[in-house]
Amino acid sequence: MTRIESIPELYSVKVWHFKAEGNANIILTYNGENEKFSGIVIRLRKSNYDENDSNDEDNENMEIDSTTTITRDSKDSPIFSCLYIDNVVKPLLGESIGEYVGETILLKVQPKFLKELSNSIRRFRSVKRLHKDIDFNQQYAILTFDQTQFPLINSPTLSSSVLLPPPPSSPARSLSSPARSSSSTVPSPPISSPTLSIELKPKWLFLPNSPFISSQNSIKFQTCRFCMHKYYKQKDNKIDQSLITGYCPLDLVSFENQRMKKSIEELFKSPDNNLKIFLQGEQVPLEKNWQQQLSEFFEIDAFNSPDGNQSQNKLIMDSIVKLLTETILAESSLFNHLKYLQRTLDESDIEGIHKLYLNQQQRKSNLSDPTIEEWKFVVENYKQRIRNLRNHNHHNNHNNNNNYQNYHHYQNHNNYHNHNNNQNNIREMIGNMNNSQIQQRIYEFLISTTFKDCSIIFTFKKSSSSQGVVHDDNNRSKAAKISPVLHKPFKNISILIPSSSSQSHSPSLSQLHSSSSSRKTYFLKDSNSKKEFNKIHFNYICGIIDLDPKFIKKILYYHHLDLKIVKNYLKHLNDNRNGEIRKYLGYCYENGIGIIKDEAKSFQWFLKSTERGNTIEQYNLGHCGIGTNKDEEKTFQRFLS
Ligand SMILES: O=P(O)(O)O[C@@H]1[C@@H](OP(=O)(O)O)[C@H](OP(=O)(O)O)[C@H](O)[C@H](OP(=O)(O)O)[C@H]1OP(=O)(O)O
Ligand SMILES: Nc1ncnc2c1ncn2[C@@H]1O[C@H](COP(=O)(O)OP(=O)(O)OP(=O)(O)O)[C@@H](O)[C@H]1O
Repeated sequence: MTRIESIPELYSVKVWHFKAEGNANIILTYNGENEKFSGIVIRLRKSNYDENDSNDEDNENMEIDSTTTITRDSKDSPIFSCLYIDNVVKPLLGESIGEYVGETILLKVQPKFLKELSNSIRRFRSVKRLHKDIDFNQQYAILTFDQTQFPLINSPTLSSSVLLPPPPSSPARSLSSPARSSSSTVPSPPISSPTLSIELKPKWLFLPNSPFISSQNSIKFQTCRFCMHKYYKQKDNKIDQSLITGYCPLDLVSFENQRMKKSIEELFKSPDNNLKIFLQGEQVPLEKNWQQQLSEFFEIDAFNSPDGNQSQNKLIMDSIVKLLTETILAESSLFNHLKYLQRTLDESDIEGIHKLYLNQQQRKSNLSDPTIEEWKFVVENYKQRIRNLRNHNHHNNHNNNNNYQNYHHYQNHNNYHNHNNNQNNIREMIGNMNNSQIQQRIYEFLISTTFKDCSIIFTFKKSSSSQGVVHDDNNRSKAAKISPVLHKPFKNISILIPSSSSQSHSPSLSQLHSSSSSRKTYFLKDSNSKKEFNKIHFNYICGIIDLDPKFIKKILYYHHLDLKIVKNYLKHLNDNRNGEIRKYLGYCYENGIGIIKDEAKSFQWFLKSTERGNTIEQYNLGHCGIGTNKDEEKTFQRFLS
């Protein structure tokens, strides 16, 4: 439950320091002297949102829950965001992943304070974001933990930290102060060791398979939304073709080492808004030689060679890629869960949602953004549908009628999907759905949009030993929950990093040594080169941010954007006259997408596609498209061999 508070100490612009911003919110970090606020950020809603919304209710110091009356106009507000997170997002994430979402307090704010803040941070903001200012009419801002700072062992909950006076000997929750001692056997991070945070906005983690997707847009079955969108962004912003990122979200969640590595490397080459790194909570601009700032973190010394920087940069880059790959593997349940939610909440695709939306308009049905109570109902219906689907799959029962009776608001899943993709069937299917079934689909889609836009922050700190690290068969550190008394449990991970010293001299086995508290030097037994490796142990925490609700008013925009993205991508394929369009045609013939299945023609197109091509295209297709589905890949390989 989120509390609403007035905290006079926080109404001074001097205590706030600009941290970062997105399209809808600005984030400032507490920089004042009161230790009980250290490690806290304030999240301020930007303008363009219901400017006239005003609610003069005096609800200071009250508890809000889902029964609190929220006027319709105030749904796009911090107060509604908090309720949405508590009642929609967390129940869907489940208990263990829900812990990654920060606790919040609503701080009552006045326009004067917000205007002063706006002036004080203006010079730190990126020019491309300046067209939107803080919304001075918002009555609340959100206080939450800074996910780029490492919590101390037994650190208090947000409310007890902010609302209660600090205990007499309580240390600050700051990076330079000693950690609170713990009764746990787990080693705490060394006090002076730096903190590295990596923020990922992975975007869409799945390929759709909705029956509503029309044949002319069937490229969507094959190429992920992100990979098509980047070409549309390029067109819009006139970005040089070479800046188009090779990052593909499907690679990131493939959990195949090489694909993950490639996608992370690509993210670092052109991070756009999908990657940020922070050192000691300060964002590191990913400009030339940014790696140098991380040499201390990875304990990689400078080289005594003419290309010292370059070799060091490469080693640091390799280390960060390794650290991130291992952490994502350790957190595969988080990524798989996000992917599952995105996909199952968006089974209709925006093409279907748009049709359902138009249907509601035709029926003159009152389609409005749900209240919190209505959102809770949507979540329950979704969960029931998934449970039914699982039972259905479990019993392998193909009798649709058995499922039918369990569904409050839908056609059952199979019925929904087995229809041929033609307009008549789709019209009939929609015609058979009642308003609440249709609205359920639309609302689920909106929830999926929240999960497609959220970000994940990993914050790492070196640990003093490998105690508490669990190794699995692959010698990978397993996430281990440390102590139930920790407000924010941290986990452990270790990586082997080629030692910088091994570049300058030939190691011998006798040189095995322990060179610092957090690393040990190893020689890999199976290594031909007898390369020297440092094993560095890290503690890390994981946070999920930006889980705001999305609104009905955006559906037309989403549909419009989707059409533009696909059209632009198909045009791009055509214009480039590379192998990809031919491969795509081969894929269409092979699978009967938009055309009658024809294996001979499919073969011809696949063959033609190998005549010429361009690397980026081949990369995208190989990873995001045909290569994504193992069966399809096999077929494709058969054709080529
Ligand atoms: O629609 P998309 O996929 O472009 O996502 C938008 C994001 O663009 P991106 O593609 O990540 O650069 C966009 O991010 P940027 O402003 O581009 O950094 C926002 O996150 C936007 O959400 P909201 O309007 O702030 O609630 C996002 O809009 P929603 O789709 O989440 O409503
Ligand atoms: N709790 C937090 N701790 C640390 N940094 C944060 C936190 N919340 C947000 N940030 C930083 O501020 C940035 C913007 O925040 P947020 O994603 O909430 O804004 P937004 O406007 O909703 O984003 P978007 O444009 O994706 O919709 C984040 O990308 C992150 O770098």
